[in-house]
Amino acid sequence: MLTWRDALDILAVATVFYYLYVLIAESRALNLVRGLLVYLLVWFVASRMGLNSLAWLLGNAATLGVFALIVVFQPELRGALERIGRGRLQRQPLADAQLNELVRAVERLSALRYGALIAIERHTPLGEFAATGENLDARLSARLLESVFFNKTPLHDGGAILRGDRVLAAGCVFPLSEKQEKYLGTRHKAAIGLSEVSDALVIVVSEERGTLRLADGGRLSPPLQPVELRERIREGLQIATPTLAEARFRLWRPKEREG
Ligand SMILES: Nc1ncnc2c1ncn2[C@@H]1O[C@H](COP(=O)(O)OP(=O)(O)OP(=O)(O)O)[C@@H](O)[C@H]1O
Repeated sequence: MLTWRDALDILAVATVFYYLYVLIAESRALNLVRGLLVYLLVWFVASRMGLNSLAWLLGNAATLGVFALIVVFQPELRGALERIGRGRLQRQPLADAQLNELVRAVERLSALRYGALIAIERHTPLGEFAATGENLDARLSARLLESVFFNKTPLHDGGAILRGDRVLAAGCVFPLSEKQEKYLGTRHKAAIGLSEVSDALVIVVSEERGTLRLADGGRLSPPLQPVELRERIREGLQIATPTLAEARFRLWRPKEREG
């Protein structure tokens, strides 16, 4: 018979699993867990089919692997444990109106020759990179992004991270790509670098040339016009194209949107 102790036990185990999920989902470790599940599946199938050598190899590698993982992911484990108790951040997907705000901001930054680096999170959580900067968690707006990258503010150095319709953090350090691209400095290398280790779309505004480029999957686009940039992001995030009526409505009321 189910006693109150059993119920408490089940609840406690469920809570532990929930926080374990939060801990994993907030970092890049999610991809690793998927890989581990495939590993365990192959191991299980190999043992069941009597493939003794393969099962022996995988079994022994797993013992070593557990220790290696703890060492390699030690900073992430620490960061994730610190986040326990704060709960998950609420996020709404980036809608067309916010995409316009984003493009308007980078257009102005490029005209003013202010360098900028903006990562748009997709499936790979960017929490660990956000932790290297200043936590903002503010509603995305053109003026906020322009303020962040205005070159007299302490936050303009480094990259900003967008999660859904919010600016999660600014002043973040992104990993630098090892690629030897001619004429590209560290801002562009950081954009490529982050897109190599995650599926984020990373916008770079060049301070020197005022160009707009987008890094995706480890590749940097050629300089783009704001309209092209908007379309690429819209495709990348699968944002529905506004209907003609919606687009006209926006064109008629630009002042109101700025407020
Ligand atoms: N690892 C990094 N993560 C985030 N931002 C970085 C990183 N490295 C450099 N940056 C940003 O790039 C700036 C330096 O840009 P730098 O001029 O070297 O690059 P660039 O690619 O030539 O860009 P630009 O065309 O804007 O001059 C730094 O001040 C900083 O804001």
